[in-house]
Amino acid sequence: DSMNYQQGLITEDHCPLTVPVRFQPLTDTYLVDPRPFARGKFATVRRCKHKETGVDYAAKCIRKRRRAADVRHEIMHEIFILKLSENSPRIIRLYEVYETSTEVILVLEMAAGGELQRVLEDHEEISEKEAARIMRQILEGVAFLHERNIAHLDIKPQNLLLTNTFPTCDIKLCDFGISRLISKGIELREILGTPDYVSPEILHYEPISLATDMWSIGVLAYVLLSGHTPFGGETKQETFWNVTSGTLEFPEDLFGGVSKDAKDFIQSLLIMEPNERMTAKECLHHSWIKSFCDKEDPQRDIPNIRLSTTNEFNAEVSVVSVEVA
Ligand SMILES: Cc1cnc(Nc2ccc(CC#N)cc2)nc1Nc1cc(C2CC2)[nH]n1
Repeated sequence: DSMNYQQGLITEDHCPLTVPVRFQPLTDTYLVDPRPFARGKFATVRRCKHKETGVDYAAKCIRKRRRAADVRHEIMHEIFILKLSENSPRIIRLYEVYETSTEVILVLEMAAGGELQRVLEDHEEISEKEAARIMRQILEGVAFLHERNIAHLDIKPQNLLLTNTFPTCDIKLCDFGISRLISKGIELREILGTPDYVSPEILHYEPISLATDMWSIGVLAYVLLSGHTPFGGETKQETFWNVTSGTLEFPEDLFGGVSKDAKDFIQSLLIMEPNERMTAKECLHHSWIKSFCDKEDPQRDIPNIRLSTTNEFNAEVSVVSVEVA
């Protein structure tokens, strides 16, 4: 197990298994939709409804064997990360775990609004206020993980789920399949992640750190505000070339109407040297995040309510009793 720990995987030794694994069929407790609504390389995700409560969940069915290798310890790692993150409202909740001879099934919180990726495809770009609100929620989730030395390593719009229809929704981070525990001095070097969002140190085969996530967040902010990826190329190889070239541009046709604050936020993250990038905590104090989000302060946001004197206020308020059927 120490080997796994070296690779940044959490094992039973480091996180007592407080998630009971059930061996009875999932269908005893849930009505499972036969058609998956999302597929990954090694997992399918099916909607399932609890027979007693009627609540919908997302059942992530992960195959235990990949190319004849037993990857159960990697699946247990994802379970431990989800368990460690159960107190963050910004991270998808894990409720139950089932196991069959071929699969481990994670019963996860259902985020009915689907992937942020869909919103970007449907809306092109979104307003700076919405982008900052989304970014703040993502940063709260990432700060929660980074406080625990957990790097997600696959932050991208496909792994950011909306709780209901955009824009009146909250956002949650999911998929800890390639996340790693970053422990001091352990140099993790693996090719991970998705081309457009992968950081230069990954491509230069240098140590992976929490700052690797901050690069992806910089790419995400660029995409939210322009509808385009900063390093996208015709081929995977070209994208990698652009990422390591260190050239970041804000084309006038894409960023003409974008605030200087927003561009500064992005430029403080898309820095080649990992240690020079803002941390998640620093991002939450950046003026671009603060400027939009302070205005959400209820006292300041509703100018048209006159602050009346008490008796005048009471005169205006009449209690309406509602018969609840
Ligand atoms: C409506 C919906 C539509 N599309 C996806 N896609 C998707 C994206 C990434 C991953 C990768 C993972 N994990 C799985 C599915 N998830 C949805 N709701 C979920 C999905 C979930 C849990 C995460 C599965 N809860 N609610």
